[in-house]
Amino acid sequence: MGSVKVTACCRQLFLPYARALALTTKMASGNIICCLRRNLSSSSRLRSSMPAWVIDEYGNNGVLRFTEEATAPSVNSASEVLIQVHAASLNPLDISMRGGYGSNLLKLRRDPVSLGQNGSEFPIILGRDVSGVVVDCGSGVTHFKPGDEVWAAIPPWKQGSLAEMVNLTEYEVSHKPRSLSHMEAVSIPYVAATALSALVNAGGLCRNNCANKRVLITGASGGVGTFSIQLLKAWGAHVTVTCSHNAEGLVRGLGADEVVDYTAGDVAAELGLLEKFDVILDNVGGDSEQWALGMLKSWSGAKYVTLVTPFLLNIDSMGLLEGAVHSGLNLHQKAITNMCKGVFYRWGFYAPDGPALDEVSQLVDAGKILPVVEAMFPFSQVPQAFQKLEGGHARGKTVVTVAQEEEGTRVTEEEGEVETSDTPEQVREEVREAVPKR
Ligand SMILES: NC(=O)C1=CN([C@@H]2O[C@H](COP(=O)(O)OP(=O)(O)OC[C@H]3O[C@@H](n4cnc5c(N)ncnc54)[C@H](OP(=O)(O)O)[C@@H]3O)[C@@H](O)[C@H]2O)C=CC1
Repeated sequence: MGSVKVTACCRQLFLPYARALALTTKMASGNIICCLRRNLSSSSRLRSSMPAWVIDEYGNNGVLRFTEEATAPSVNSASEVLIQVHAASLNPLDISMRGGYGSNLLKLRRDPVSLGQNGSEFPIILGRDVSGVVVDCGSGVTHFKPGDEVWAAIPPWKQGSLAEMVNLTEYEVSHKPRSLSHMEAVSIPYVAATALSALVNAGGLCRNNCANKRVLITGASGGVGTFSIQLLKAWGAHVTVTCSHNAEGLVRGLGADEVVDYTAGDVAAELGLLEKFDVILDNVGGDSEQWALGMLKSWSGAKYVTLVTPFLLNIDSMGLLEGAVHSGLNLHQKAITNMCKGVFYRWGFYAPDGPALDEVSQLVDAGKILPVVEAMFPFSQVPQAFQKLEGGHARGKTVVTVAQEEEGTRVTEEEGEVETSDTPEQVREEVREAVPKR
């Protein structure tokens, strides 16, 4: 599938979301800074500073600060790959990390070289997804070379992609799907790494054992959900999802077999009418944990995997040791209780995995997984992108253009307006059509 086809297909599939795109990209126009549109020359590669959005303390959107003087990363070990960021995307984790979530544990895992004089983790660069181009490699790097187009999910203890450059190890990086632009590709790595970790490592699923499996995904209209539906359908599973009524078209378009609108009534009662499930991926947590476990097939190895865990919150509030012990006991107790009922209870976590992204890249290029981009922002409007994400009700991903213009996609600096290879009038017509008629 060529990139034009993907773009056209996405536009058709996600036309209803063009309205959100139009609204968000009009926000707070042209107020600050420049957009990064420059080719990286060998001299800039050696610069010690770079443009980036940083935080110097934890808090709300007000702590986001643009600087031209962020410390530029460089290759410091044999396995490292230096990437020029073309596009970044945001995840709920970015909102949480901006507020200090996970800081106790993440600080311990940060590279000591990146810590400040008094051991401070600031300034921190957020952004967990990158799509870009390799500009330098360590002597031991075998799979990548300067000029390669790559994508990656960035571990939360590393400096993120809301910057001109990012430094990762070879094992965290993968070649970007050829059929996608950077803006499209960047919507996938972090949610893919999370979904793969949850479904494969915790859920026991893989491409060879899904044919007769029934899987339930809660919160299916967001980043992790929209990716998971497509992955599971590519692997041959039967997929049931929960989402709001206005996301039904999206999730069905991605392949969901059965859709339950959680806003329409008693979601547990509705799901209880269906055949039981082999695996549940819970993207919602809270109440859903109470009823979801009862939806699993008993004594058949069925697994409930939740992505909403108290692990980092416990460490934040209780400290490292007590928080870890408390979390371990909590998980153990739930696992034992549910094992007695014949089902497995698991916590799912994001895990960095470049090779796993290689498989995703193949599925994307085979046309089996589409990027789901709800909103695009220029680099000058990172705070607005955070604002959009914080508003909730995600329908796929919010992405940020960091560097060069994309073929067929252009973000104008002055108005924060997104254009595509269509004429502006064609784009406006699509948006007009997508706005519900009163
Ligand atoms: N443990 C880990 O390592 C990771 C954990 N996560 C967590 O997983 C969760 C999902 O992540 P992500 O997909 O990126 O989040 P998003 O914000 O992209 O999506 C959440 C989706 O859930 C929908 N939703 C909200 N409430 C309900 C409900 N009661 N029933 C069904 N759908 C609902 C929202 O739409 P609407 O409100 O309109 O219905 C939205 O579409 C988040 O809590 C995130 O923090 C994510 C990645 C890694």
